[in-house]
Amino acid sequence: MPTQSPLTARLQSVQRQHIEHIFQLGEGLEVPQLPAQATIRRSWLRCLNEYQLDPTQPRPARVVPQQILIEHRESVDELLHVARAGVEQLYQQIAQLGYVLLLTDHRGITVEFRGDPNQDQQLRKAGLYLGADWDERFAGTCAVGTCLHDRQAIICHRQEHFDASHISLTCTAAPIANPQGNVMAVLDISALHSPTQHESQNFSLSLVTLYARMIEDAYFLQRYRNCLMVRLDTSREFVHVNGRGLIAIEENGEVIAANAVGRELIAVHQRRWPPWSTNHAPMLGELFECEIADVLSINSGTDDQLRAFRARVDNTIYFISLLEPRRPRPAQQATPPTSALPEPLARLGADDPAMRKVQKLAERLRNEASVNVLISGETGTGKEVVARALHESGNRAKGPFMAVNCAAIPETLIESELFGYEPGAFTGGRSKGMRGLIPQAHGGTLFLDEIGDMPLALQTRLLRVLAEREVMPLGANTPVKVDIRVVTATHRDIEEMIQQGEFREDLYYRLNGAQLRLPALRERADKLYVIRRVFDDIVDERDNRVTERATHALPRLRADAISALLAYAWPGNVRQLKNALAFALATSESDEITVNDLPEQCLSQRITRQTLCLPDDDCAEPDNEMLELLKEQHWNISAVARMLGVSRPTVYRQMQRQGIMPPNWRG
Ligand SMILES: Nc1ncnc2c1ncn2[C@@H]1O[C@H](COP(=O)(O)OP(=O)(O)OP(=O)(O)O)[C@@H](O)[C@H]1O
Repeated sequence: MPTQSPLTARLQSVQRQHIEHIFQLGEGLEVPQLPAQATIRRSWLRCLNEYQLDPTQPRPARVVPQQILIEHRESVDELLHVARAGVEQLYQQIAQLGYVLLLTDHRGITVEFRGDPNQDQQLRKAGLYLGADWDERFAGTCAVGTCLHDRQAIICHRQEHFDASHISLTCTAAPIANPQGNVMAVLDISALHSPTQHESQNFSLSLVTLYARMIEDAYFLQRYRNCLMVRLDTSREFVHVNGRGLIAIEENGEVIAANAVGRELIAVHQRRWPPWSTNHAPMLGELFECEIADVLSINSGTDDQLRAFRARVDNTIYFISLLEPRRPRPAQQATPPTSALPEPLARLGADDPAMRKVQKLAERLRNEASVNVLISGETGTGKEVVARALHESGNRAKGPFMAVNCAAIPETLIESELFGYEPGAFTGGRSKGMRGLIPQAHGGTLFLDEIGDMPLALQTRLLRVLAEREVMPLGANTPVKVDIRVVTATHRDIEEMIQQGEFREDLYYRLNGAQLRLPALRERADKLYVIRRVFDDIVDERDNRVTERATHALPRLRADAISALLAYAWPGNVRQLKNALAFALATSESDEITVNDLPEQCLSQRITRQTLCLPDDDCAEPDNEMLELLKEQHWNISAVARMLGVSRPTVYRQMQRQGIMPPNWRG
């Protein structure tokens, strides 16, 4: 007979006692070990009597299938979109303490989840997972389910859970109500293990309640963004930063809606003055001793943009600030906010600090052709796009923009491609010779992409071109004068390459007259703008290809799709995003792109670069995956690059590193 470990034996004995306590409560017996919280006791009785759950039959966690999960997510897509920043911030605070975060819809299905990927198995088993069902009717007494039932924040600590398989968990949840006061979601933080004392979770309760309120208010602000709104607090200092009451009003002062604090204030008034019925929409002037004109002039008529008014019901002084309605944006949704930048630069981003820095510096450099610009950033972040914008916004815009990808040209050809050659300069060359790419850039911009891949010998020649502003084609006797602006790009650490003797230090300093560092897409604060921009670009490109434009309804990205796109980490940056959107547009059966149209990888949980090895990364294990993919795609490098969401040169580089040769290679 297999022997039990002492730990399993101990757990089973605790579970047996727990089940006994539930029956004791059911029979009306009072034993000291029963939970003190009345909410928990009531829930246990509901589980026994109403839901007929059998405490002797612990149930494994239920995770709903992907399709059902998508439907649940869709039903709360606006909330998911608004809640994202709050979820992220809260998780940052609790992750180190071993907690995970769940956001469920009003049916208890987990629609958003953050947890340590290293604990994936354990978390899934415990039901702390995306798609897990925490409805009290199924899971028994638990923080989410009981919070949904009682519509109030709750700690469900260890043996307060009904199901014996949950008794090592500690969970704390708070409801998120819609503007009508109905619970639409629950925010929960949970841990697999915790100290035994109930009080250890009091801080969790405060934190989760605070974030639930912030998400609720963010949702309220989003919902009524086109309305006038007053923000109120009893503290003058706090009203602008954290005014707790929010009341949306008409221009005449009629109340349209209010957040929890505002609703409570209105409810108190209604209790005091019974003639007020709930059918009667109160006026702001009935709640406070104020003229609506005084409220409407707060922003123009006061120095600190707030005014104090007395609440009629109890004479409390409230400080009130006024939020003007956000004007609906004109048709061009993707246009960035006011900016004095030239159009090509303004289009690069909307409101991201790192991108703003790039835009401002590019603005200053656009006509300074003598300053060589180096653009750095991960693969697919838009280095070529930025180089082109720099060119198009400057006084060379009418001249050529020659883009050369140093990684894509075979080493033996780089020299002749760049510098050109005279007739008969070498065997295999064209009989008339060839004008090199550098001379072709005369009067315009030469963009050298992947400069880190330039062979050392050619680096010396390039250095000479930069110094003397002339090139010597192969086989020629006289140099050709060139007037070029040089912009280079790299995703490699050139300083590291210098240390390794792979890149000339003097060339680096010459190329790096100014550096534009592009942020990764996952770090950008204007991700939504980039999504819309890229989407619009693809639609425009498609419509330019199709002649009868009028037959197309304008495609639209639905909120659930945007939500998923915002949540994904985009290791391949804007290029990968573009591929995902192009895929969705090409395969969608309607003009509304939903989350179902996106490539499956974008629906997976948020991934981090640490957990994902790009083919470009050194962490890539030498395996057959790349080879298999290449074979599957009949050695079509562009197709493989598209599938991986990386550039073609990246695929070439990776092939080189792994020693993969295409079958038709003749080198
Ligand atoms: N701001 C942007 N707006 C619209 N599309 C963009 C933007 N930035 C990048 N893209 C698109 O993303 C793709 C990748 O951009 P680009 O080639 O400039 O990236 P990169 O950083 O040079 O990539 P690599 O390092 O692989 O050379 C292109 O299809 C480009 O059109």
